[in-house]
Amino acid sequence: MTTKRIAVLTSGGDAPGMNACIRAIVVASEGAGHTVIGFEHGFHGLLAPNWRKLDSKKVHNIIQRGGTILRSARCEEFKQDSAAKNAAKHLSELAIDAILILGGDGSFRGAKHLSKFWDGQVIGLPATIDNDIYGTDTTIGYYTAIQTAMDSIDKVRDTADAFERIFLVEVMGRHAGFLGAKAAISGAANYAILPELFTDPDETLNDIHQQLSIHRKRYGHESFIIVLTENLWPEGINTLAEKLENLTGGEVRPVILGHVQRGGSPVSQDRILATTLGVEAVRCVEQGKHCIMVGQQNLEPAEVPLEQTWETKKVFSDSLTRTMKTMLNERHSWDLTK
Ligand SMILES: Nc1ncnc2c1ncn2[C@@H]1O[C@H](COP(=O)(O)OP(=O)(O)O)[C@@H](O)[C@H]1O
Ligand SMILES: O=P(O)(O)OC[C@H]1O[C@](O)(COP(=O)(O)O)[C@@H](O)[C@@H]1O
Repeated sequence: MTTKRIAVLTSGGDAPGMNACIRAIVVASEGAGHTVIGFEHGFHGLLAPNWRKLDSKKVHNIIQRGGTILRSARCEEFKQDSAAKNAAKHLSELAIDAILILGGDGSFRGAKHLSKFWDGQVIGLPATIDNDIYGTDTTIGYYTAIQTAMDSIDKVRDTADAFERIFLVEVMGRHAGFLGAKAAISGAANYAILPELFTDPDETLNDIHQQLSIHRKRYGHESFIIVLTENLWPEGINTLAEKLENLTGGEVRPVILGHVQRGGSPVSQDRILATTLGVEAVRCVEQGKHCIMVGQQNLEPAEVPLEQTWETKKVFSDSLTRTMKTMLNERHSWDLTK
Protein backbone atom coordinates (compact mmCIF):
# COMPACT_ATOMS: atom_id res chain seq x y z
CA MET A 1 0.00 0.00 0.00
CA THR A 2 1.31 3.46 -0.85
CA THR A 3 1.52 5.80 2.09
CA LYS A 4 -0.26 9.16 1.94
CA ARG A 5 -0.05 12.65 3.32
CA ILE A 6 -3.31 13.31 5.13
CA ALA A 7 -4.46 16.76 6.30
CA VAL A 8 -7.04 17.32 9.02
CA LEU A 9 -8.91 20.39 10.26
CA THR A 10 -11.82 21.23 12.56
CA SER A 11 -14.34 23.85 11.41
CA GLY A 12 -17.55 25.55 12.57
CA GLY A 13 -18.87 25.12 16.11
CA ASP A 14 -16.48 23.02 18.19
CA ALA A 15 -17.97 19.78 19.48
CA PRO A 16 -16.89 17.53 22.38
CA GLY A 17 -15.17 14.54 20.78
CA MET A 18 -13.33 16.44 18.05
CA ASN A 19 -10.06 15.71 19.88
CA ALA A 20 -10.93 12.03 20.18
CA CYS A 21 -11.43 11.96 16.42
CA ILE A 22 -8.15 13.78 15.68
CA ARG A 23 -6.40 11.26 17.92
CA ALA A 24 -7.94 8.29 16.09
CA ILE A 25 -7.01 9.74 12.69
CA VAL A 26 -3.41 10.22 13.80
CA VAL A 27 -3.07 6.82 15.46
CA ALA A 28 -4.67 4.96 12.54
CA SER A 29 -2.57 6.88 10.01
CA GLU A 30 0.68 6.44 11.88
CA GLY A 31 0.08 2.71 12.18
CA ALA A 32 -0.25 2.49 8.41
CA GLY A 33 2.77 4.71 7.70
CA HIS A 34 0.86 7.82 6.58
CA THR A 35 1.85 11.37 7.53
CA VAL A 36 -0.73 13.65 9.21
CA ILE A 37 -0.73 17.43 9.01
CA GLY A 38 -3.13 19.48 11.12
CA PHE A 39 -4.36 22.86 9.85
CA GLU A 40 -5.35 25.35 12.54
CA HIS A 41 -8.47 27.53 12.92
CA GLY A 42 -10.65 25.77 10.36
CA PHE A 43 -10.45 26.97 6.76
CA HIS A 44 -8.37 29.97 7.87
CA GLY A 45 -5.51 27.50 8.35
CA LEU A 46 -5.64 26.51 4.68
CA LEU A 47 -5.42 30.14 3.62
CA ALA A 48 -2.58 31.33 5.85
CA PRO A 49 -1.34 28.54 5.61
CA ASN A 50 -1.01 27.56 9.24
CA TRP A 51 -0.20 23.93 9.90
CA ARG A 52 1.83 21.49 11.97
CA LYS A 53 2.73 17.84 11.76
CA LEU A 54 0.79 15.57 14.11
CA ASP A 55 2.02 12.30 15.54
CA SER A 56 0.80 10.01 18.29
CA LYS A 57 2.84 11.88 20.93
CA LYS A 58 0.99 15.11 20.09
CA VAL A 59 -2.42 13.50 20.47
CA HIS A 60 -1.57 11.60 23.63
CA ASN A 61 -3.94 12.35 26.53
CA ILE A 62 -6.44 14.41 24.56
CA ILE A 63 -9.38 11.98 24.26
CA GLN A 64 -10.97 13.42 27.41
CA ARG A 65 -10.61 17.06 26.40
CA GLY A 66 -13.46 19.15 24.97
CA GLY A 67 -12.87 21.80 22.29
CA THR A 68 -10.27 21.06 19.63
CA ILE A 69 -6.48 21.14 19.79
CA LEU A 70 -6.51 22.39 16.18
CA ARG A 71 -8.84 25.29 17.12
CA SER A 72 -11.90 26.04 15.05
CA ALA A 73 -13.38 29.02 13.23
CA ARG A 74 -16.09 30.28 10.94
CA CYS A 75 -14.35 31.61 7.82
CA GLU A 76 -16.69 33.68 5.66
CA GLU A 77 -13.90 34.35 3.18
CA PHE A 78 -13.72 30.67 2.26
CA LYS A 79 -17.00 30.95 0.32
CA GLN A 80 -15.16 32.84 -2.41
CA ASP A 81 -13.58 30.96 -5.31
CA SER A 82 -10.33 32.88 -4.85
CA ALA A 83 -10.00 31.58 -1.28
CA ALA A 84 -10.66 27.96 -2.25
CA LYS A 85 -8.11 28.29 -5.09
CA ASN A 86 -5.57 29.65 -2.63
CA ALA A 87 -6.23 26.73 -0.27
CA ALA A 88 -5.86 24.28 -3.16
CA LYS A 89 -2.52 25.85 -4.05
CA HIS A 90 -1.24 25.41 -0.50
CA LEU A 91 -2.44 21.81 -0.31
CA SER A 92 -0.67 21.00 -3.59
CA GLU A 93 2.54 22.72 -2.44
CA LEU A 94 2.48 20.58 0.71
CA ALA A 95 1.85 17.46 -1.44
CA ILE A 96 -1.29 16.57 0.51
CA ASP A 97 -3.22 13.57 -0.86
CA ALA A 98 -6.36 13.83 1.25
CA ILE A 99 -8.05 16.22 3.66
CA LEU A 100 -10.37 15.19 6.50
CA ILE A 101 -12.76 17.94 7.59
CA LEU A 102 -14.50 17.69 10.97
CA GLY A 103 -17.52 19.95 11.24
CA GLY A 104 -21.17 20.49 10.43
CA ASP A 105 -23.03 20.91 7.16
CA GLY A 106 -21.51 24.37 6.59
CA SER A 107 -18.02 22.89 6.79
CA PHE A 108 -19.09 20.16 4.36
CA ARG A 109 -20.21 22.84 1.88
CA GLY A 110 -16.76 24.34 2.32
CA ALA A 111 -15.24 20.90 1.68
CA LYS A 112 -17.22 20.53 -1.54
CA HIS A 113 -16.24 24.04 -2.59
CA LEU A 114 -12.57 23.15 -2.09
CA SER A 115 -12.97 19.99 -4.18
CA LYS A 116 -13.87 22.15 -7.22
CA PHE A 117 -10.35 23.54 -7.24
CA TRP A 118 -8.25 20.71 -5.80
CA ASP A 119 -8.04 17.14 -7.04
CA GLY A 120 -7.05 15.51 -3.74
CA GLN A 121 -9.48 13.42 -1.68
CA VAL A 122 -11.97 15.38 0.44
CA ILE A 123 -13.74 13.57 3.28
CA GLY A 124 -16.09 14.99 5.94
CA LEU A 125 -16.64 13.73 9.47
CA PRO A 126 -19.85 14.88 11.20
CA ALA A 127 -19.08 16.89 14.33
CA THR A 128 -21.71 19.22 15.73
CA ILE A 129 -23.79 19.32 18.91
CA ASP A 130 -26.87 19.99 16.74
CA ASN A 131 -26.97 16.52 15.09
CA ASP A 132 -28.62 18.18 12.08
CA ILE A 133 -26.68 16.37 9.34
CA TYR A 134 -28.47 14.02 6.99
CA GLY A 135 -26.92 10.58 6.47
CA THR A 136 -25.67 9.93 9.98
CA ASP A 137 -27.77 8.91 12.96
CA THR A 138 -25.67 10.96 15.31
CA THR A 139 -22.82 13.44 15.17
CA ILE A 140 -19.72 13.80 17.32
CA GLY A 141 -20.59 16.04 20.30
CA TYR A 142 -24.33 15.43 20.28
CA TYR A 143 -24.41 13.00 23.21
CA THR A 144 -22.29 15.23 25.44
CA ALA A 145 -24.51 18.23 24.69
CA ILE A 146 -27.61 16.18 25.57
CA GLN A 147 -25.96 15.18 28.84
CA THR A 148 -25.10 18.83 29.64
CA ALA A 149 -28.61 20.04 28.83
CA MET A 150 -30.17 17.20 30.83
CA ASP A 151 -27.98 17.95 33.86
CA SER A 152 -28.99 21.62 33.60
CA ILE A 153 -32.69 20.74 33.45
CA ASP A 154 -32.26 18.57 36.56
CA LYS A 155 -30.73 21.55 38.36
CA VAL A 156 -33.37 24.00 37.16
CA ARG A 157 -36.03 21.61 38.41
CA ASP A 158 -34.85 22.02 42.00
CA THR A 159 -35.65 25.74 41.99
CA ALA A 160 -38.71 25.23 39.82
CA ASP A 161 -40.07 22.80 42.43
CA ALA A 162 -39.08 24.94 45.40
CA PHE A 163 -40.76 28.04 43.97
CA GLU A 164 -43.53 26.29 42.03
CA ARG A 165 -42.47 28.14 38.96
CA ILE A 166 -42.61 27.63 35.25
CA PHE A 167 -39.13 27.50 33.71
CA LEU A 168 -38.29 27.99 30.06
CA VAL A 169 -34.99 26.33 29.14
CA GLU A 170 -33.51 27.42 25.81
CA VAL A 171 -31.19 24.91 24.16
CA MET A 172 -28.99 25.24 21.08
CA GLY A 173 -29.65 23.50 17.77
CA ARG A 174 -29.57 26.45 15.37
CA HIS A 175 -32.75 25.51 13.45
CA ALA A 176 -33.06 21.86 14.41
CA GLY A 177 -34.72 20.27 17.42
CA PHE A 178 -32.66 17.09 17.84
CA LEU A 179 -30.77 18.38 20.85
CA GLY A 180 -33.94 19.89 22.34
CA ALA A 181 -35.90 16.66 21.87
CA LYS A 182 -33.35 14.43 23.59
CA ALA A 183 -32.71 16.97 26.35
CA ALA A 184 -36.45 17.22 26.98
CA ILE A 185 -37.01 13.46 27.01
CA SER A 186 -34.06 12.71 29.28
CA GLY A 187 -34.81 15.66 31.58
CA ALA A 188 -38.53 14.73 31.74
CA ALA A 189 -39.56 18.23 30.68
CA ASN A 190 -43.29 18.92 30.53
CA TYR A 191 -43.39 20.52 27.10
CA ALA A 192 -41.02 21.15 24.20
CA ILE A 193 -41.15 23.89 21.58
CA LEU A 194 -39.05 22.54 18.73
CA PRO A 195 -38.90 23.45 15.02
CA GLU A 196 -40.09 19.98 14.00
CA LEU A 197 -43.25 20.18 16.16
CA PHE A 198 -43.94 23.91 16.04
CA THR A 199 -47.04 25.18 14.25
CA ASP A 200 -47.90 28.67 15.39
CA PRO A 201 -47.25 30.81 18.50
CA ASP A 202 -50.88 31.26 19.59
CA GLU A 203 -51.66 27.60 19.18
CA THR A 204 -48.55 26.72 21.18
CA LEU A 205 -49.46 29.13 23.99
CA ASN A 206 -52.98 27.70 24.24
CA ASP A 207 -51.59 24.21 24.18
CA ILE A 208 -49.17 24.94 27.03
CA HIS A 209 -51.90 26.66 29.05
CA GLN A 210 -54.24 23.71 28.66
CA GLN A 211 -51.54 21.24 29.58
CA LEU A 212 -50.42 23.31 32.57
CA SER A 213 -54.00 23.42 33.93
CA ILE A 214 -54.37 19.65 33.74
CA HIS A 215 -50.88 19.16 35.19
CA ARG A 216 -51.71 21.38 38.17
CA LYS A 217 -55.06 19.71 38.76
CA ARG A 218 -53.29 16.37 38.99
CA TYR A 219 -50.01 17.20 40.69
CA GLY A 220 -50.78 20.44 42.49
CA HIS A 221 -49.10 23.77 41.99
CA GLU A 222 -45.61 22.50 41.20
CA SER A 223 -42.84 23.00 38.66
CA PHE A 224 -43.43 22.98 34.92
CA ILE A 225 -40.46 22.87 32.57
CA ILE A 226 -40.58 23.85 28.93
CA VAL A 227 -37.65 23.22 26.56
CA LEU A 228 -37.33 25.69 23.69
CA THR A 229 -34.98 25.51 20.69
CA GLU A 230 -33.06 28.74 20.07
CA ASN A 231 -34.03 30.98 17.12
CA LEU A 232 -37.59 29.63 17.11
CA TRP A 233 -39.89 31.81 19.18
CA PRO A 234 -40.67 34.85 16.98
CA GLU A 235 -39.71 37.52 19.54
CA GLY A 236 -37.34 35.46 21.64
CA ILE A 237 -37.48 33.67 24.98
CA ASN A 238 -38.08 36.78 27.14
CA THR A 239 -41.21 37.69 25.21
CA LEU A 240 -42.41 34.12 25.49
CA ALA A 241 -41.81 34.25 29.26
CA GLU A 242 -43.86 37.47 29.54
CA LYS A 243 -46.70 36.01 27.48
CA LEU A 244 -46.79 32.90 29.63
CA GLU A 245 -46.82 34.97 32.82
CA ASN A 246 -49.81 36.94 31.53
CA LEU A 247 -51.59 33.82 30.43
CA THR A 248 -50.99 31.68 33.52
CA GLY A 249 -50.72 34.30 36.24
CA GLY A 250 -47.67 32.45 37.60
CA GLU A 251 -43.97 33.24 37.70
CA VAL A 252 -42.03 32.26 34.60
CA ARG A 253 -38.22 32.31 34.42
CA PRO A 254 -36.20 31.97 31.21
CA VAL A 255 -32.84 30.15 31.26
CA ILE A 256 -30.58 30.25 28.21
CA LEU A 257 -28.07 27.38 28.38
CA GLY A 258 -25.92 28.81 25.56
CA HIS A 259 -22.33 27.78 24.92
CA VAL A 260 -22.13 25.70 28.09
CA GLN A 261 -23.65 23.03 25.85
CA ARG A 262 -20.64 23.05 23.52
CA GLY A 263 -18.04 22.46 26.21
CA GLY A 264 -16.87 19.78 28.57
CA SER A 265 -15.27 16.39 28.47
CA PRO A 266 -16.93 14.16 25.85
CA VAL A 267 -19.14 11.36 27.19
CA SER A 268 -18.28 7.79 26.22
CA GLN A 269 -20.68 7.64 23.24
CA ASP A 270 -18.99 10.67 21.65
CA ARG A 271 -15.49 9.31 22.28
CA ILE A 272 -16.44 5.96 20.75
CA LEU A 273 -18.23 7.50 17.76
CA ALA A 274 -15.33 9.91 17.15
CA THR A 275 -12.75 7.14 17.39
CA THR A 276 -14.70 4.80 15.10
CA LEU A 277 -15.27 7.49 12.47
CA GLY A 278 -11.62 8.59 12.60
CA VAL A 279 -10.44 5.05 11.89
CA GLU A 280 -13.04 4.61 9.13
CA ALA A 281 -12.05 7.89 7.49
CA VAL A 282 -8.41 6.77 7.23
CA ARG A 283 -9.63 3.50 5.68
CA CYS A 284 -11.63 5.56 3.14
CA VAL A 285 -8.49 7.57 2.30
CA GLU A 286 -6.61 4.33 1.67
CA GLN A 287 -9.41 3.16 -0.62
CA GLY A 288 -9.23 6.35 -2.67
CA LYS A 289 -12.72 7.61 -1.63
CA HIS A 290 -13.60 11.20 -2.47
CA CYS A 291 -16.27 13.78 -1.62
CA ILE A 292 -18.04 11.69 1.00
CA MET A 293 -18.99 12.03 4.63
CA VAL A 294 -18.15 9.12 6.89
CA GLY A 295 -21.06 8.84 9.31
CA GLN A 296 -22.87 6.13 11.21
CA GLN A 297 -26.21 4.43 10.45
CA ASN A 298 -27.68 1.72 12.66
CA LEU A 299 -24.39 1.58 14.56
CA GLU A 300 -22.40 0.76 11.40
CA PRO A 301 -20.12 3.16 9.50
CA ALA A 302 -21.82 4.71 6.47
CA GLU A 303 -20.42 6.62 3.49
CA VAL A 304 -22.70 9.35 2.16
CA PRO A 305 -22.10 11.69 -0.81
CA LEU A 306 -21.09 15.04 0.64
CA GLU A 307 -23.85 17.10 -1.08
CA GLN A 308 -26.53 14.78 0.24
CA THR A 309 -25.64 15.72 3.81
CA TRP A 310 -27.10 19.21 3.37
CA GLU A 311 -29.37 18.81 0.33
CA THR A 312 -31.55 16.27 2.13
CA LYS A 313 -33.16 17.55 5.32
CA LYS A 314 -32.75 15.38 8.37
CA VAL A 315 -36.13 14.84 10.03
CA PHE A 316 -37.37 13.33 13.28
CA SER A 317 -37.92 9.59 13.04
CA ASP A 318 -41.52 8.42 13.58
CA SER A 319 -40.55 6.95 16.93
CA LEU A 320 -38.94 10.19 18.12
CA THR A 321 -42.05 12.15 17.13
CA ARG A 322 -44.27 9.61 18.89
CA THR A 323 -42.13 9.69 22.02
CA MET A 324 -42.14 13.50 22.12
CA LYS A 325 -45.89 13.73 21.68
CA THR A 326 -46.76 10.91 24.05
CA MET A 327 -44.42 11.87 26.87
CA LEU A 328 -44.62 15.66 26.54
CA ASN A 329 -46.71 17.74 24.20
CA GLU A 330 -49.95 15.82 23.92
CA ARG A 331 -50.44 14.69 27.49
CA HIS A 332 -53.23 17.22 27.96
CA SER A 333 -55.37 15.23 25.58
CA TRP A 334 -55.55 12.46 28.19
CA ASP A 335 -58.19 12.55 30.84
CA LEU A 336 -55.83 13.04 33.76
CA THR A 337 -58.58 14.11 36.14
CA LYS A 338 -59.66 10.53 36.85
N1 LIG B 1 -21.19 27.56 0.80
C1 LIG B 1 -19.98 27.53 1.36
N2 LIG B 1 -18.85 27.61 0.60
C2 LIG B 1 -17.64 27.56 1.15
N3 LIG B 1 -17.41 27.47 2.47
C3 LIG B 1 -18.47 27.39 3.28
C4 LIG B 1 -19.80 27.41 2.78
N4 LIG B 1 -20.65 27.32 3.83
C5 LIG B 1 -19.87 27.26 4.94
N5 LIG B 1 -18.57 27.29 4.62
C6 LIG B 1 -17.42 27.27 5.52
O1 LIG B 1 -17.66 26.41 6.61
C7 LIG B 1 -17.53 27.15 7.84
C8 LIG B 1 -18.36 26.54 8.91
O2 LIG B 1 -19.72 26.59 8.56
P1 LIG B 1 -20.84 26.83 9.66
O3 LIG B 1 -22.16 26.70 9.00
O4 LIG B 1 -20.55 28.10 10.38
O5 LIG B 1 -20.58 25.68 10.73
P2 LIG B 1 -20.81 24.10 10.68
O6 LIG B 1 -19.80 23.49 9.80
O7 LIG B 1 -20.60 23.70 12.09
O8 LIG B 1 -22.22 23.89 10.19
C9 LIG B 1 -17.89 28.56 7.42
O9 LIG B 1 -17.45 29.52 8.32
C10 LIG B 1 -17.16 28.66 6.09
O10 LIG B 1 -15.78 28.80 6.30
O1 LIG C 1 -20.77 30.02 18.61
P1 LIG C 1 -21.56 30.78 17.60
O2 LIG C 1 -20.77 31.16 16.43
O3 LIG C 1 -22.35 31.87 18.22
O4 LIG C 1 -22.66 29.77 17.01
C1 LIG C 1 -23.75 29.29 17.68
C2 LIG C 1 -24.29 28.10 16.93
O5 LIG C 1 -23.31 27.07 16.93
C3 LIG C 1 -23.87 25.87 17.42
O6 LIG C 1 -23.55 25.77 18.80
C4 LIG C 1 -23.27 24.69 16.72
O7 LIG C 1 -23.57 24.77 15.34
P2 LIG C 1 -22.60 24.26 14.23
O8 LIG C 1 -22.01 22.98 14.74
O9 LIG C 1 -23.45 24.05 13.01
O10 LIG C 1 -21.55 25.29 14.01
C5 LIG C 1 -25.37 26.04 17.22
O11 LIG C 1 -26.12 25.21 18.06
C6 LIG C 1 -25.53 27.51 17.51
O12 LIG C 1 -26.68 28.05 16.90
